[in-house]
Amino acid sequence: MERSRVLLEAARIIREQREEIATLETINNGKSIFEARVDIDISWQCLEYYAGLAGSLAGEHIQLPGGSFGYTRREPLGVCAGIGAWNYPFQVACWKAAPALACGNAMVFKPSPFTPLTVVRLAEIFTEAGVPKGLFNVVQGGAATGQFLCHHPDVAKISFTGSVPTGIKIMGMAAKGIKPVTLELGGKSPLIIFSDCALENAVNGALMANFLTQGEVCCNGTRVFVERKILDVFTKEVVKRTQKIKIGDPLLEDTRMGALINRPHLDRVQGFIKQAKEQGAEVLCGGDLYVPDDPKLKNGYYMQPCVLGNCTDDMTCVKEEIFGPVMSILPFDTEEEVVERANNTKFGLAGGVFTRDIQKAHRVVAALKAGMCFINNYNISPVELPFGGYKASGFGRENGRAAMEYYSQLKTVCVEMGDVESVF
Ligand SMILES: NC(=O)C1=CN([C@@H]2O[C@H](COP(=O)(O)OP(=O)(O)OC[C@H]3O[C@@H](n4cnc5c(N)ncnc54)[C@H](O)[C@@H]3O)[C@@H](O)[C@H]2O)C=CC1
Ligand SMILES: C[N+](C)(C)CCCC(=O)O
Repeated sequence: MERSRVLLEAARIIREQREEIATLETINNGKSIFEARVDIDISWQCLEYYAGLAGSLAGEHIQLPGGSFGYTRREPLGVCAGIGAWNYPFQVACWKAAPALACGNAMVFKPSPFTPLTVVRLAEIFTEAGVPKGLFNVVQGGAATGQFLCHHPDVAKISFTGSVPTGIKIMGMAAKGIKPVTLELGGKSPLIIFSDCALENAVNGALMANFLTQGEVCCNGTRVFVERKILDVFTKEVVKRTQKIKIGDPLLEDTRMGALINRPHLDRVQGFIKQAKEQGAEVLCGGDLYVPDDPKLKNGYYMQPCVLGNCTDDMTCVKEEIFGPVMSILPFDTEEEVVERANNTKFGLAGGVFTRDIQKAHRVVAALKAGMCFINNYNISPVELPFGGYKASGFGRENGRAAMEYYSQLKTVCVEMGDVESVF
């Protein structure tokens, strides 16, 4: 309950400073202030949720013959290292810190060097809220600092959010020290739109699935499978809505898409679009750089959100994670076919389905090989629900009760109430 009170106080301070932290996050990452506010709300909700769970940590009591019994204790792991990506800097830190601290661990968190700012604010807030000195620490740096943390003998667990290639390295380093890892890696998630969907919701869902945070979202539903019967009407509507997305200064109230993280990443995303065209995809809208009128923004890393038509499953834009505002539309004819194609990927982070047929909805998500599935919505993040991947998208879960498992270990105590019956 003491941990709970401290986490609740930290959540209260975050709520109180919402506007200031959201502004800092916008400067940190380039996402719109409108979205940054949502991120900050999800962050304090996460702290409140684990504050609620902190007091519920408990083991089991198990009866054994002759009055003997056993019990289990849920104990902390020790010092946990958190390594974050740059797309949701404050939120990722909260998703890791809240369950770690609720379970009684310490945490050393390393943000991405591209977004060093807001997690420092989080550390200050924790201190202000009463987290003991040294319990939550931030170290800045890149790959070398991350490696140092992973190899450090005093680090008991590593929770990593980032790319698959780095995830492989993290797991290798953890293996050397037999340390448990949580890996939240990339994705190329399917979003399946059946012709019996509520069209406006499906269009909104496709935009939510592709264009939050300039498309730099791991669980994005970037392979949008559309039943052929509604392909034209759906595509027309999606393109119309995509063209209306207000791009520009992320600190302006009405902006809905800010700047990508940096120049090399922008170039990489542009490279995917160029390659898509060469492979026969059709740019239905966007894809070009965007130069705002405001002269002070003319060197910003802006681009127009892009919808690709005429896509096939073998194209690079359909197979690889782009991590930018690029949606690929793929027609399909039958449920069986679309499930097979949806699962035909090395990733397994998320998936979504839009249909009014409830049996079909549940049948399809049951068949999807992905950790986080949505029915008739996409990319919302209630902290009560566990989040994490299948296959190359990683393992372990963040959020929900499940995360408590990943920040604690179970001790079993066996208690003898009789005499020792020795075999010797
Ligand atoms: N599943 C999920 O929850 C999420 C996954 N991602 C994935 O992250 C990627 C984009 O993020 P990036 O920051 O570019 O990923 P990244 O893998 O390059 O870096 C992630 C973090 O790892 C650190 N790092 C890099 N090399 C390291 C090493 N050898 N040892 C230890 N630490 C190291 C970086 O400094 C950074 O803090 C995308 O692939 C995306 O899908 C991003 C956000 C959420
Ligand atoms: C908040 N949400 C669901 C849009 C994305 C969370 C996962 C990530 O860090 O990319």
